[in-house]
Amino acid sequence: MTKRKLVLVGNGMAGIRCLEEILNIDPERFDITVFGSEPHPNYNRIMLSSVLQGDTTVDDIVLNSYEWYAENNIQLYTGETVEKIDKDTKQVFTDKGRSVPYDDLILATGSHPFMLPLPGADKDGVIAFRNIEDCETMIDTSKKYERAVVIGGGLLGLEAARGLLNLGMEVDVVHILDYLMERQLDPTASAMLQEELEKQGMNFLMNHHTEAILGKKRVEKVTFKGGKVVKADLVVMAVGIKPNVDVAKASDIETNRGIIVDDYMQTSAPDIYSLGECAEHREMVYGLVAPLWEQAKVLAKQICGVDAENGYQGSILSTKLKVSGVDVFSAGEFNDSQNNKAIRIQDEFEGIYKKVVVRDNRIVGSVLFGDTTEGTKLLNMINNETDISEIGKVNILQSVDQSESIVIDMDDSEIICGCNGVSKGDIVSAIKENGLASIAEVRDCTNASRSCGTCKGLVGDLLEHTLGDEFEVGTEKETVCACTTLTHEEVVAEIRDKGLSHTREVMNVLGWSTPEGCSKCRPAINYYLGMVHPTDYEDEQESRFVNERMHANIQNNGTYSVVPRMYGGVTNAKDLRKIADVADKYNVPLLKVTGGQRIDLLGIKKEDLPSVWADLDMPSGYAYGKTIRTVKTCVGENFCRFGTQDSIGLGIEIEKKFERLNTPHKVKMGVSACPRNCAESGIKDVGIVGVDGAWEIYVGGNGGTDLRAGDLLCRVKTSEEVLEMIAAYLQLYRENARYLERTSHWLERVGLDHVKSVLLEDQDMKEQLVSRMDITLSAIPGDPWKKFIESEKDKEELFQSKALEVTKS
Ligand SMILES: Cc1cc2nc3c(=O)[nH]c(=O)nc-3n(C[C@H](O)[C@H](O)[C@H](O)COP(=O)(O)OP(=O)(O)OC[C@H]3O[C@@H](n4cnc5c(N)ncnc54)[C@H](O)[C@@H]3O)c2cc1C
Ligand SMILES: NC(=O)c1ccc[n+]([C@@H]2O[C@H](COP(=O)([O-])OP(=O)(O)OC[C@H]3O[C@@H](n4cnc5c(N)ncnc54)[C@H](O)[C@@H]3O)[C@@H](O)[C@H]2O)c1
Ligand code: SF4
Ligand code: FES
Repeated sequence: MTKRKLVLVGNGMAGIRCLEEILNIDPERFDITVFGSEPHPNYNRIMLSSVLQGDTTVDDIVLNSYEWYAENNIQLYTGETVEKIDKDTKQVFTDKGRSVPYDDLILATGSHPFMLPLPGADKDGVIAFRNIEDCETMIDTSKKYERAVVIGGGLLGLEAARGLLNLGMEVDVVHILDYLMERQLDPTASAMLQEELEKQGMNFLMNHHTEAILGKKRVEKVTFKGGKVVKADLVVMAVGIKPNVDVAKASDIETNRGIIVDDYMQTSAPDIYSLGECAEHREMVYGLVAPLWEQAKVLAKQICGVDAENGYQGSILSTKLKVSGVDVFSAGEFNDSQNNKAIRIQDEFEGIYKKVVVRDNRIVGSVLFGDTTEGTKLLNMINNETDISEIGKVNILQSVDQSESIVIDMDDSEIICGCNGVSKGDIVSAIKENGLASIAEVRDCTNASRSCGTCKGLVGDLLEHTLGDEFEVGTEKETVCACTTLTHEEVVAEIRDKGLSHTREVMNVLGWSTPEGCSKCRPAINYYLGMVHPTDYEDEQESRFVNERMHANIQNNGTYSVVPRMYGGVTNAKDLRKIADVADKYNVPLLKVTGGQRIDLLGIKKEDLPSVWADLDMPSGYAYGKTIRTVKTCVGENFCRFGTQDSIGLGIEIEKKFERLNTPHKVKMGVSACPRNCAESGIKDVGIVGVDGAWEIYVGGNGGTDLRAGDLLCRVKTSEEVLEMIAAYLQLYRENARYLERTSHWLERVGLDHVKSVLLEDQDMKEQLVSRMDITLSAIPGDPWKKFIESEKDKEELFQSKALEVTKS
C-alpha cells in the first residue's frame, strides 16, 4: 500500500508532538515532511526561560534531535518557511522556491510575539522573547550593557526580567495596569508577587504607558505618557502573542484570531488540520502547552482513522511562574464572582496564600502563592469536576494535600506533567521498564517535572504507588536550588571536607551554574559557613534576607515593625515608658502585644529605624531572624497557685543564653510551670513543662501552618540539665537541618528515635554537641541595633548596601 503524504508546517512543540502520537498509532501510514522557519530541530520553548535564567543550556532543551527525524524517515527542512498552500493541486510552496505535494496537511505555526508599534521600536536592542535567538541576544547584551527595560508584567515579562537580573542587568518592568499577571492572579496574590520580586531586585513601573523608544541606532531611553524617561540598553517586549495565521490567510483557509478548527482539529479546507497556538477552537486560542498535548492526541487519532471519540473539548488553563524562589500557580476561574465562593488561607509570616474557588460543590479555579505543591492535584480536581461536598470546606487544602488516591484513580492517558505532556502511563512504564527509583531519574528519563516542577509531588506518589515498599519517601535528591546539583547535605560536607570559607569560593569550587548564586542558595551557604566555622566566619550581610539585613520586619506598606527584647516576656515600668515615649515621638500607628509576649511597634519609617533603636535603648528582639525568637513563660511559682517551678527564671535564663544564635529557621520556645501549659510549651520548637520536681522537654512543636504538637524528648531534674539538653538539641538541629527547615519538619524527617539515640543514649556525642554550641555562643557578636547606633558608617551602610534582596523570609 502506498503511504499517504503528510506535510507538517511548523517544527514546534505542537506539530512534533502530534507526529509522535501519529508514529505511536501507525508508524507506517505516512511519508512525512516537516518545514520549520527556525534553524533548529524541535526544542522545548518553555525552557527558554530556564536557559536565560542560567539553569540549563540550549543543547539541553532540544526535544527531538536531528537523528530522531532521520530514524523516523522524516524529511526535515529547517530555516524554510511555507508561504502558500494550493488547496486544489494539494501542494505547499516555500520561501526557498520548493514545492511539496500532500495528501494531509497540518498547520502548527504557533504565534508571533506582539510588538508594540511604538516610535523607535525598530532600533537595535528592541526584541521579543520567543526563540533561541532572542535568548542568545539577551545573554550577549548583558555582557556589554547594564540596563534593561521589560515591557509587560505577565508570565513572559517576569520570567525574562528574572533571567536578565541573573545575567547581572538592572531591570525595570513596565506594566500597563496596577497589578501584575492580571490574567492569572487575583489582586492579593499579585501584590504578594510584586513584593517578592521587588525583594529580588526587580523595579516596577506600574500603570505606565510606554510612548516611544529613543536612541541613535541603538535604544538609549524609553519614554512614557506623563513625561517620565528611563535609560535602557535593551528593551524586551512581552506584551502578549498573536496566533500566526500568515500561511492560512494567504491560502484562503478560514481564520478569525486563529485558524478556525472543529473538535477534530479540522480547518475549513479538506485534509488540512491545525493545532497549537495558531489554532482557534470554539473561539479560544491557547498560549500554553497543556492544551497542545490534548489537541495532538485527538488530531493523531483523527488523521490515522482511529475513533477520536468526542474529539477535543477545550482545556482549562493552568500556569505556574518559572521564577526561582517564587512559587505561583493559577488555574481556571481565580477571581471572585457572584456565583462562586472562595476558600482562602493566608499566612503573612511565611508569605503563603492559597485560594480555591468553588461553584456548586466543584472546584472551578485556584490561585496558590508561596506553596504550590497542591497545584497539579487541584488542577486534576478541576478537570475531573470532583465533588467536594464530602470534604470539609475549611480543610479542603489539607484534604487535597493528604489525598493519595488521585494518581491511583487517574487513567493511564491522563497527564501528570502538563509542561512536558507526560502521562501517568508513560511514567509508570518508564519506572517499570528502566527500574527508576527517584523523581530525578523519572525526570531524566521522561522529562516529567523538568520544567516548572509543580508535578513533582504526583511523580513521587506514582513512584510510591508503583514501587511500593521499594520507594523510600525522602530519599529524593533535593538540590539546594537550580544553581547546583548538590543537596544541602552535600554542600555542608564539601564545605567541611574542602575547608571552604566564603560564599563565592563555595560556588566556584562546587561548580555553581550561576556566578552570583540566587536568592535560595546564598542565604543557605552563608548559614552553613557560619555554622561550620563559628569563630572565624564573617557573616555576609548581603546574603541575608531583607528583614535580617534591616534588623526589622518590613510591612505591607513599606514601613517596618520593631520589637525590642523582653527576656521571658517580662517587662518593667522603665522599659514601658521608653516604648510609650518612642510611640509618641514617632507617631507609631500601632502598638501590639505579640504571641511571643513582646511589644511590637508597627509602622516605623525606614529612615527612623536607627533613632528609634537609640531612643528605645533596649536590645533587638530579633523578631525578624532565623534565630532564637522568644522564650514565652507562664507566671509560675511566684504568683500562680498551681505553679511548682520558676518558669520565668528558667525562661529568662534560656533566652539570655541562646539569644542571637543563628539557626536554620526561626526557633520559638516556651516554659510553663505546670501541665496546664499557659506558655503553650506543647506547640513550641522547644517547650519546657514543669512537673513535680522535674522538667519535661518537648521538641518539634509548631503553632504555624503545619500545626504540630511537640514530642516528649526527656524529663530532667534541674534547670542546668534543661539548658544543657537544649544546647545539645539545638546544635544537632543546627548541624543537620537544611536551611529554612523548621525543627518540626526536621524532626519528622530524621525521626524522634534518632534524636533520642544521639542525645539520650550517646553521652559522648551529646557532650561534643554541647561543646560545639558553647564555642558558637562564645563567638556571637553583640546586639545589632547597638552597632548601628554607635557607628555612623554602619548606619550609612544599612541604607546604602546593595544587598541581595531575597524572597521568602
Ligand atoms: C519564553 C517562553 C516561556 C514559556 N513558558 C511556558 C510555560 O512555562 N508553560 C506553558 O504552558 N507555556 C509556556 N510558553 C508557551 C509555549 O512555549 C507555547 O504555548 C508553545 O511553544 C506553543 O507551541 P506551538 O507548536 O503551537 O508553537 P511554537 O512552539 O511557536 O512552534 C511553531 C513553529 O512553527 C514555525 N513556523 C511558523 N510559521 C511557519 C511556516 N509558515 N513555515 C514553517 N515554519 C513555520 C515557527 O517558527 C515555530 O518554530 C512559553 C513561551 C515562551 C516564549
Ligand atoms: N510560565 C508560563 O506558563 C509562561 C511563561 C512565559 C510565557 N508564557 C506564555 O507565553 C505567551 C506570552 O506571554 P506574555 O506574558 O507576553 O503574554 P500575556 O498576554 O500573558 O501577558 C502580557 C502582559 O503584558 C501587559 N501589557 C500589555 N500591553 C502592555 C503595555 N503596552 N505596556 C505594559 N504592559 C502591557 C498585559 O497587561 C499582560 O499582563 C502567553 O501565552 C503566556 O501564557 C507562559
Ligand atoms: S502553666 Fe501552670 S503554673 Fe504556669 S501559669 Fe499556667 S497554671 Fe500556672
Ligand atoms: S507540570 Fe511543570 S514540570 Fe511538570
